Amino acid sequence: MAQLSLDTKTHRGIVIPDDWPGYCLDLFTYPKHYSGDLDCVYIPHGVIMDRTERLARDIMDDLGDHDIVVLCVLKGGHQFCADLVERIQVLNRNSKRSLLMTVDFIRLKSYMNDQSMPDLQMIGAESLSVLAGKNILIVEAIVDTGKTLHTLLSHIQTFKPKLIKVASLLVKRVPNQSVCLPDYVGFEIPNLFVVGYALDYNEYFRDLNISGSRAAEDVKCRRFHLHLNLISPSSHLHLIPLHCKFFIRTLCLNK
Ligand SMILES: O=P(O)(O)OC[C@H]1O[C@H](OP(=O)(O)OP(=O)(O)O)[C@H](O)[C@@H]1O
Ligand code: HPA
Repeated sequence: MAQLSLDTKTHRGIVIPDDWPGYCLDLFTYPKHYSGDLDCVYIPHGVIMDRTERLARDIMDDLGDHDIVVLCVLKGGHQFCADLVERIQVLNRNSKRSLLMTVDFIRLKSYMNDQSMPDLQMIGAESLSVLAGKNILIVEAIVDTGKTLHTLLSHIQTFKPKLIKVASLLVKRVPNQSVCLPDYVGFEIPNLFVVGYALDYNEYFRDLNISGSRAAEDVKCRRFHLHLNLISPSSHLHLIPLHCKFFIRTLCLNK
Protein backbone atom coordinates (compact mmCIF):
# COMPACT_ATOMS: atom_id res chain seq x y z
CA MET A 1 0.00 0.00 0.00
CA ALA A 2 1.34 3.42 -0.96
CA GLN A 3 1.34 6.32 1.50
CA LEU A 4 -1.06 9.21 0.90
CA SER A 5 1.86 11.52 0.23
CA LEU A 6 3.02 9.38 -2.71
CA ASP A 7 1.05 11.17 -5.35
CA THR A 8 2.05 9.83 -8.74
CA LYS A 9 0.23 10.73 -11.93
CA THR A 10 -2.12 7.79 -11.97
CA HIS A 11 -2.14 6.53 -8.42
CA ARG A 12 -5.16 8.57 -7.38
CA GLY A 13 -7.12 7.29 -10.35
CA ILE A 14 -9.38 9.71 -12.20
CA VAL A 15 -9.49 12.79 -9.99
CA ILE A 16 -12.92 14.41 -9.91
CA PRO A 17 -12.65 18.05 -8.86
CA ASP A 18 -14.73 19.63 -6.09
CA ASP A 19 -16.71 21.73 -8.54
CA TRP A 20 -17.73 18.79 -10.78
CA PRO A 21 -21.53 19.19 -11.08
CA GLY A 22 -22.23 15.70 -12.46
CA TYR A 23 -24.59 15.07 -15.36
CA CYS A 24 -28.18 16.20 -15.43
CA LEU A 25 -30.49 13.34 -14.43
CA ASP A 26 -32.79 14.07 -17.36
CA LEU A 27 -30.06 12.90 -19.73
CA PHE A 28 -30.34 9.34 -18.35
CA THR A 29 -33.04 6.80 -17.65
CA TYR A 30 -33.72 5.73 -14.10
CA PRO A 31 -36.63 4.13 -12.22
CA LYS A 32 -39.56 6.40 -11.57
CA HIS A 33 -39.59 5.46 -7.88
CA TYR A 34 -36.31 7.33 -7.45
CA SER A 35 -37.54 10.54 -8.97
CA GLY A 36 -37.01 13.38 -6.53
CA ASP A 37 -34.37 11.42 -4.60
CA LEU A 38 -31.32 11.99 -6.72
CA ASP A 39 -29.23 15.02 -7.44
CA CYS A 40 -27.26 14.09 -10.54
CA VAL A 41 -25.41 11.28 -12.27
CA TYR A 42 -21.94 11.62 -10.89
CA ILE A 43 -20.02 8.95 -12.79
CA PRO A 44 -21.84 7.19 -15.65
CA HIS A 45 -21.78 3.40 -15.68
CA GLY A 46 -19.77 3.20 -18.89
CA VAL A 47 -16.97 5.29 -17.39
CA ILE A 48 -16.86 3.01 -14.35
CA MET A 49 -16.61 -0.01 -16.65
CA ASP A 50 -13.82 1.49 -18.74
CA ARG A 51 -11.84 2.43 -15.66
CA THR A 52 -12.40 -1.04 -14.16
CA GLU A 53 -11.03 -2.60 -17.31
CA ARG A 54 -7.82 -0.63 -16.90
CA LEU A 55 -7.56 -1.53 -13.22
CA ALA A 56 -7.88 -5.19 -14.20
CA ARG A 57 -4.97 -4.76 -16.58
CA ASP A 58 -2.84 -3.04 -13.93
CA ILE A 59 -3.59 -5.89 -11.52
CA MET A 60 -2.71 -8.45 -14.15
CA ASP A 61 0.57 -6.62 -14.91
CA ASP A 62 1.53 -6.61 -11.22
CA LEU A 63 0.24 -9.98 -10.09
CA GLY A 64 0.01 -12.08 -13.26
CA ASP A 65 1.27 -15.66 -12.85
CA HIS A 66 0.50 -15.60 -9.13
CA ASP A 67 -2.38 -17.26 -7.28
CA ILE A 68 -4.53 -14.72 -5.46
CA VAL A 69 -7.45 -14.66 -3.08
CA VAL A 70 -9.84 -11.85 -3.98
CA LEU A 71 -11.46 -10.68 -0.76
CA CYS A 72 -14.65 -8.77 -1.53
CA VAL A 73 -15.82 -6.33 1.16
CA LEU A 74 -19.61 -6.59 1.41
CA LYS A 75 -22.08 -5.24 0.87
CA GLY A 76 -20.93 -2.16 -0.99
CA GLY A 77 -18.11 -3.90 -2.84
CA HIS A 78 -20.11 -6.66 -4.50
CA GLN A 79 -20.78 -4.94 -7.82
CA PHE A 80 -17.29 -3.56 -8.29
CA CYS A 81 -15.79 -6.91 -7.29
CA ALA A 82 -17.98 -8.82 -9.76
CA ASP A 83 -17.08 -6.45 -12.60
CA LEU A 84 -13.37 -6.40 -11.75
CA VAL A 85 -13.15 -10.18 -11.51
CA GLU A 86 -14.98 -10.50 -14.82
CA ARG A 87 -12.47 -8.14 -16.49
CA ILE A 88 -9.55 -10.14 -15.06
CA GLN A 89 -11.15 -13.33 -16.37
CA VAL A 90 -11.30 -11.81 -19.85
CA LEU A 91 -7.57 -11.00 -19.62
CA ASN A 92 -6.89 -14.53 -18.38
CA ARG A 93 -8.44 -15.87 -21.58
CA ASN A 94 -6.66 -13.44 -23.87
CA SER A 95 -3.15 -12.90 -22.64
CA LYS A 96 -0.03 -14.98 -22.15
CA ARG A 97 -0.05 -14.40 -18.41
CA SER A 98 -2.77 -15.64 -16.13
CA LEU A 99 -3.97 -15.04 -12.61
CA LEU A 100 -5.50 -17.93 -10.73
CA MET A 101 -8.18 -16.43 -8.50
CA THR A 102 -10.38 -17.67 -5.72
CA VAL A 103 -12.99 -15.30 -4.33
CA ASP A 104 -13.94 -14.88 -0.68
CA PHE A 105 -16.21 -12.45 1.12
CA ILE A 106 -16.26 -10.48 4.34
CA ARG A 107 -18.85 -8.05 5.59
CA LEU A 108 -17.98 -4.85 7.44
CA LYS A 109 -20.64 -2.39 8.48
CA SER A 110 -20.36 0.92 10.27
CA TYR A 111 -22.60 3.42 8.47
CA MET A 112 -25.99 4.71 9.52
CA ASN A 113 -27.47 7.30 7.18
CA ASP A 114 -24.38 9.04 5.80
CA GLN A 115 -22.40 8.79 9.02
CA SER A 116 -19.68 6.38 10.08
CA MET A 117 -20.61 5.01 13.53
CA PRO A 118 -18.03 4.17 16.19
CA ASP A 119 -19.20 0.56 16.26
CA LEU A 120 -17.87 -1.41 13.27
CA GLN A 121 -19.34 -4.90 12.79
CA MET A 122 -17.21 -7.52 11.05
CA ILE A 123 -19.05 -10.61 9.85
CA GLY A 124 -17.16 -13.60 8.46
CA ALA A 125 -13.85 -12.75 10.16
CA GLU A 126 -13.64 -16.27 11.66
CA SER A 127 -12.88 -17.83 8.29
CA LEU A 128 -9.96 -15.50 7.48
CA SER A 129 -7.33 -17.88 8.83
CA VAL A 130 -7.35 -19.44 5.34
CA LEU A 131 -5.55 -16.27 4.19
CA ALA A 132 -2.34 -17.24 5.98
CA GLY A 133 0.57 -17.25 3.53
CA LYS A 134 -1.65 -16.21 0.58
CA ASN A 135 -1.57 -13.29 -1.87
CA ILE A 136 -4.66 -11.23 -1.11
CA LEU A 137 -6.44 -8.63 -3.18
CA ILE A 138 -8.96 -6.74 -1.05
CA VAL A 139 -11.73 -5.29 -3.20
CA GLU A 140 -13.59 -2.38 -1.62
CA ALA A 141 -16.14 0.00 -3.15
CA ILE A 142 -15.11 3.14 -1.32
CA VAL A 143 -12.52 4.45 1.10
CA ASP A 144 -14.12 7.34 2.95
CA THR A 145 -12.83 7.94 6.50
CA GLY A 146 -10.61 4.92 5.94
CA LYS A 147 -11.80 3.25 9.14
CA THR A 148 -13.19 0.13 7.43
CA LEU A 149 -10.05 -0.51 5.42
CA HIS A 150 -7.76 0.22 8.34
CA THR A 151 -9.64 -2.23 10.58
CA LEU A 152 -9.69 -4.93 7.92
CA LEU A 153 -5.98 -4.56 7.12
CA SER A 154 -5.01 -4.77 10.80
CA HIS A 155 -7.13 -7.88 11.16
CA ILE A 156 -5.80 -9.62 8.07
CA GLN A 157 -2.20 -8.89 8.97
CA THR A 158 -2.57 -11.03 12.08
CA PHE A 159 -2.92 -14.07 9.77
CA LYS A 160 0.47 -13.31 8.17
CA PRO A 161 -0.48 -13.33 4.48
CA LYS A 162 2.30 -13.30 1.89
CA LEU A 163 1.09 -10.14 0.15
CA ILE A 164 -1.82 -7.72 0.50
CA LYS A 165 -3.00 -5.42 -2.28
CA VAL A 166 -6.09 -3.24 -2.20
CA ALA A 167 -8.34 -2.15 -5.05
CA SER A 168 -10.98 0.49 -4.38
CA LEU A 169 -13.33 1.95 -6.93
CA LEU A 170 -13.55 5.25 -5.07
CA VAL A 171 -11.39 7.16 -2.63
CA LYS A 172 -12.92 10.22 -1.05
CA ARG A 173 -10.93 13.40 -0.47
CA VAL A 174 -11.55 13.66 3.24
CA PRO A 175 -9.61 15.87 5.63
CA ASN A 176 -7.38 13.91 8.04
CA GLN A 177 -7.98 10.60 6.29
CA SER A 178 -5.63 8.34 8.18
CA VAL A 179 -5.41 5.36 5.87
CA CYS A 180 -2.84 4.40 3.24
CA LEU A 181 -3.98 4.81 -0.35
CA PRO A 182 -5.16 1.62 -2.04
CA ASP A 183 -2.83 0.21 -4.68
CA TYR A 184 -5.52 0.44 -7.37
CA VAL A 185 -7.91 3.40 -7.31
CA GLY A 186 -10.72 3.94 -9.78
CA PHE A 187 -11.67 7.52 -8.95
CA GLU A 188 -10.79 10.11 -6.35
CA ILE A 189 -13.97 12.00 -5.49
CA PRO A 190 -14.84 15.06 -3.42
CA ASN A 191 -16.25 14.75 0.08
CA LEU A 192 -19.84 14.03 -1.02
CA PHE A 193 -22.14 11.13 -0.23
CA VAL A 194 -22.59 8.97 -3.34
CA VAL A 195 -25.03 6.13 -3.99
CA GLY A 196 -25.66 3.52 -6.67
CA TYR A 197 -23.52 0.71 -8.07
CA ALA A 198 -24.14 -1.22 -4.81
CA LEU A 199 -23.41 1.77 -2.59
CA ASP A 200 -26.36 2.56 -0.37
CA TYR A 201 -28.01 5.06 1.86
CA ASN A 202 -29.61 2.92 4.60
CA GLU A 203 -29.81 -0.01 2.15
CA TYR A 204 -31.53 2.01 -0.61
CA PHE A 205 -30.04 2.68 -4.03
CA ARG A 206 -27.81 -0.44 -4.08
CA ASP A 207 -30.04 -1.82 -6.77
CA LEU A 208 -31.81 0.93 -8.58
CA ASN A 209 -34.36 -1.53 -9.98
CA ILE A 210 -35.99 -2.40 -6.67
CA SER A 211 -39.71 -3.04 -6.95
CA GLY A 212 -42.52 -4.61 -4.93
CA SER A 213 -44.87 -3.22 -2.36
CA ARG A 214 -42.56 -3.51 0.64
CA ALA A 215 -39.81 -1.63 -1.15
CA ALA A 216 -42.32 0.96 -2.29
CA GLU A 217 -43.45 1.57 1.27
CA ASP A 218 -39.89 1.92 2.53
CA VAL A 219 -39.06 4.27 -0.27
CA LYS A 220 -41.79 6.62 0.84
CA CYS A 221 -40.33 6.85 4.37
CA ARG A 222 -36.88 7.37 2.99
CA ARG A 223 -37.95 10.11 0.64
CA PHE A 224 -39.16 12.09 3.59
CA HIS A 225 -35.66 12.09 5.02
CA LEU A 226 -33.78 12.48 1.80
CA HIS A 227 -35.59 15.52 0.51
CA LEU A 228 -33.65 17.65 2.94
CA ASN A 229 -30.44 16.61 1.31
CA LEU A 230 -31.20 17.03 -2.32
CA ILE A 231 -31.08 20.75 -2.67
CA SER A 232 -28.45 21.69 -5.17
CA PRO A 233 -25.43 23.68 -4.02
CA SER A 234 -26.55 26.72 -5.94
CA SER A 235 -29.96 27.01 -4.27
CA HIS A 236 -30.77 27.08 -0.56
CA LEU A 237 -27.88 25.29 1.02
CA HIS A 238 -27.52 27.92 3.72
CA LEU A 239 -30.99 27.05 5.05
CA ILE A 240 -30.07 23.44 5.78
CA PRO A 241 -28.76 22.54 9.23
CA LEU A 242 -25.03 21.87 9.17
CA HIS A 243 -25.38 18.12 9.77
CA CYS A 244 -27.54 17.78 6.64
CA LYS A 245 -25.19 19.57 4.26
CA PHE A 246 -24.35 16.75 1.95
CA PHE A 247 -25.53 15.74 -1.45
CA ILE A 248 -26.66 12.37 -2.62
CA ARG A 249 -24.97 11.71 -5.93
CA THR A 250 -25.73 8.83 -8.21
CA LEU A 251 -22.67 6.98 -9.34
CA CYS A 252 -24.24 5.20 -12.17
CA LEU A 253 -27.77 4.59 -13.23
CA ASN A 254 -27.64 2.62 -16.41
CA LYS A 255 -26.64 -0.98 -16.16
O1 LIG B 1 -13.86 4.44 4.82
P1 LIG B 1 -15.09 4.29 5.66
O2 LIG B 1 -15.56 5.62 6.21
O3 LIG B 1 -14.94 3.26 6.74
O4 LIG B 1 -16.29 3.86 4.70
C1 LIG B 1 -16.19 2.86 3.74
C2 LIG B 1 -17.14 1.73 3.98
O5 LIG B 1 -18.49 2.23 4.14
C3 LIG B 1 -19.39 1.41 3.42
O6 LIG B 1 -19.75 0.29 4.18
P2 LIG B 1 -21.01 0.31 5.18
O7 LIG B 1 -20.53 0.40 6.60
O8 LIG B 1 -22.01 1.34 4.74
O9 LIG B 1 -21.61 -1.14 4.97
P3 LIG B 1 -22.20 -1.72 3.59
O10 LIG B 1 -21.03 -1.95 2.67
O11 LIG B 1 -22.87 -2.99 3.99
O12 LIG B 1 -23.16 -0.71 3.04
C4 LIG B 1 -18.56 1.00 2.20
O13 LIG B 1 -19.10 -0.14 1.57
C5 LIG B 1 -17.19 0.79 2.78
O14 LIG B 1 -16.97 -0.54 3.19
O1 HPA C 1 -20.38 8.12 0.02
C1 HPA C 1 -20.75 6.99 0.44
N1 HPA C 1 -21.84 6.37 -0.10
C2 HPA C 1 -22.27 5.16 0.29
N2 HPA C 1 -21.67 4.48 1.26
C3 HPA C 1 -20.59 5.03 1.84
N3 HPA C 1 -19.81 4.55 2.83
C4 HPA C 1 -18.87 5.46 3.05
N4 HPA C 1 -19.02 6.53 2.24
C5 HPA C 1 -20.09 6.27 1.46
